Amino acid sequence: MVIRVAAGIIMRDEQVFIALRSQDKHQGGCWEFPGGKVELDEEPRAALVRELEEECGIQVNVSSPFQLIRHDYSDKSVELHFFKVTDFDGEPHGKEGQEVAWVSLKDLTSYTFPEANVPIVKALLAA
Ligand SMILES: Nc1nc2c([nH]c(=O)n2[C@@H]2O[C@H](COP(=O)(O)OP(=O)(O)OP(=O)(O)O)[C@@H](O)[C@H]2O)c(=O)[nH]1
Ligand SMILES: [Mg+2]
Repeated sequence: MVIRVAAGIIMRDEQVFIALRSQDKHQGGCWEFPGGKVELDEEPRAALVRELEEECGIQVNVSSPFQLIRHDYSDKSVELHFFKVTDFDGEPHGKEGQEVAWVSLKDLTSYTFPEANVPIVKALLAA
């Protein structure tokens, strides 16, 4: 079974907002672009809007599809719908207590992301 996920690359002034996945989660200890599982009968973009409100406390105004990545981890397969989020209301924060950071694009490589994110980080650096 493939798990569909929507994740947001929240951008402001050449910086991107990332969050630390807690140790008890899949890929725990890795940094992530906030987001989560797409529910049955839910559009990925709707899941993005819902998850970013739940996890970061923001209201997404403008998002655009960035990349779709299929990745098989040893324990699960994911289909990640990445969106760039370029306009939002509210100040992103770790609403669920997670550690967060605003990072310059050029510094993204200093952070460990899940394996599936490698092409995303590359693409952001190349942009
Ligand atoms: N949010 C997010 N998940 C990612 C990224 N990269 C990546 O491989 N994943 C994987 O995609 C899945 C996302 O699920 P999640 O744990 O965020 O889901 P969720 O917010 O619904 O939370 P839940 O764990 O409480 O059900 C996880 O297996 C996670 O390891 C990423 O950049 N952001
Ligand atoms: Mg999540």
